[in-house]
Amino acid sequence: MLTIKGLNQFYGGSHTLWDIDMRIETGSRTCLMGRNGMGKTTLLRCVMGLVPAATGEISFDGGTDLRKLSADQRASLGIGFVPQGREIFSQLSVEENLRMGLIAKRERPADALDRVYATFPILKQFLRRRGGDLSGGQQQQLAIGRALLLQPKLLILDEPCEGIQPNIVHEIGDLILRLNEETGLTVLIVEQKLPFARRVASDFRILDKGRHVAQGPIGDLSDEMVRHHLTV
Ligand SMILES: Nc1ncnc2c1ncn2[C@@H]1O[C@H](COP(=O)(O)OP(=O)(O)OP(=O)(O)O)[C@@H](O)[C@H]1O
Repeated sequence: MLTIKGLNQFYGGSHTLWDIDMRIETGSRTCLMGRNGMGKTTLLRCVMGLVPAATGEISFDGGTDLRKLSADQRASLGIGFVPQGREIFSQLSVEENLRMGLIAKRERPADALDRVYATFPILKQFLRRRGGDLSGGQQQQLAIGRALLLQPKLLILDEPCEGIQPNIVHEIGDLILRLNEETGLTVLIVEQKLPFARRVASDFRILDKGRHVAQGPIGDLSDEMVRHHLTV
């Protein structure tokens, strides 16, 4: 689904990602792991075209070279992105926030919106409420709903469980499992919580100091890897 080869990224003179080679398999639920500051968000932002990569290739869904495309074109191609911190518009209503996700969509908005309301009934209930007045969990559902509007083939989520109550974290996990099972959606998720990763992910990838150091099926994530690369 997604193949990254030889990717390097710099913030000014600071070399952040080093020679990243990584494949995300179609239909997988892959958890990108690593301690704080290891480059997980930066890698996702390179994939989305939100920060430039200095070198390397990023190919999507049978070979389209993403690096030639703008961030909007990457989204239209079938990559949904739920950024860290959710980035919803706090002054806009739930409905307006969702409609922002529909710009450039050819399908009738009502159809796309109805699908999202079926997945997240709470959003339909709170259509007129301002985004900023929603709870953290509701905002996260809004951010995921907005990303799902374009019916992506790949959904990328950056720490969706940060600052959210445990019952909603569980619901988000259930949602990822359900979407993956029912629609075959490929999911790439940055998540630091090990129990969540073990429950929801099928595969893991680990970044350590900007390098891709370990990968495999989630069942192969050993205590030694956790101790070496993940525990603080
Ligand atoms: N806009 C930026 N300008 C300069 N340096 C940055 C910028 N964003 C991130 N960095 C630095 O790049 C490195 C990787 O950060 P990144 O946010 O990608 O890591 P992360 O693994 O996602 O961490 P976290 O779990 O804390 O979000 C860190 O050293 C960080 O301080």
